[in-house]
Amino acid sequence: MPLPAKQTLPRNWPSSITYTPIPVHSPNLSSTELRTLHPPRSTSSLVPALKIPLHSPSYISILPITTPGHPARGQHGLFAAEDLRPGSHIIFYIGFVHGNSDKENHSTSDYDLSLVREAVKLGVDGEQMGNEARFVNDYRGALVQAPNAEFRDVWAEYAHGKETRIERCIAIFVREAGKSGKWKNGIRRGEEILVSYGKGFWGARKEMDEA
Ligand SMILES: C[S@@+](CC[C@H](N)C(=O)[O-])C[C@H]1O[C@@H](n2cnc3c(N)ncnc32)[C@H](O)[C@@H]1O
Repeated sequence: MPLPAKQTLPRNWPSSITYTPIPVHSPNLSSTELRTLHPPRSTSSLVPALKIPLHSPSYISILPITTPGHPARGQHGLFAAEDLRPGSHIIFYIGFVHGNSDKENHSTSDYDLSLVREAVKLGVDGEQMGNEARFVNDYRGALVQAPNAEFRDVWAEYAHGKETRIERCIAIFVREAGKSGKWKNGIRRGEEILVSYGKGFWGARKEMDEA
């Protein structure tokens, strides 16, 4: 998928990875998998979908992790370049959308998220292609007590050539303020955006390390 005209790569984007602002579908997705990805035609106009922008958001940055003791030191992370309000949408997790016939190719990727976890299973892998979201780190061991952001399942709308697609997507949101208001400050400019990958990710990682 070529970059739209005027699209410039985000700062610190690695030259070996393809930047794409919108999802790239595997050519091997079956018709059932494609149906699962999109809302039924009859209801698609009723689905409240968030628009995927074609430009890079200016309120986040990809930065090298230099903090001593940070477990991802030497790698990169995603940081707030402005204050981000509690509960606000940060970015979609964009990548290569794949299904059952491609799953072996993505089983060892550290950038692969589960997009649909029903009878039909789909994943979105940011290892080889994606946007800034592929740089979000997990909060564990990152010198904080808890994540300040979270993954959510959403409907997303974007232009693909002449068609408008509405499909399932994963997006990163700032954590809600909470009843006690503990997270009322949202994410401050300069802070790293940290999610929880979930115990499943780290469990699988441990098994691989021990194998
Ligand atoms: C989705 S990538 C995140 C971006 C990655 N730091 C980079 O620069 O490409 C996931 C990888 O980041 C690293 N990582 C993220 N959070 C971590 C954490 N809390 N502890 C250790 N490694 C982490 C691990 O190597 C993991 O496989």
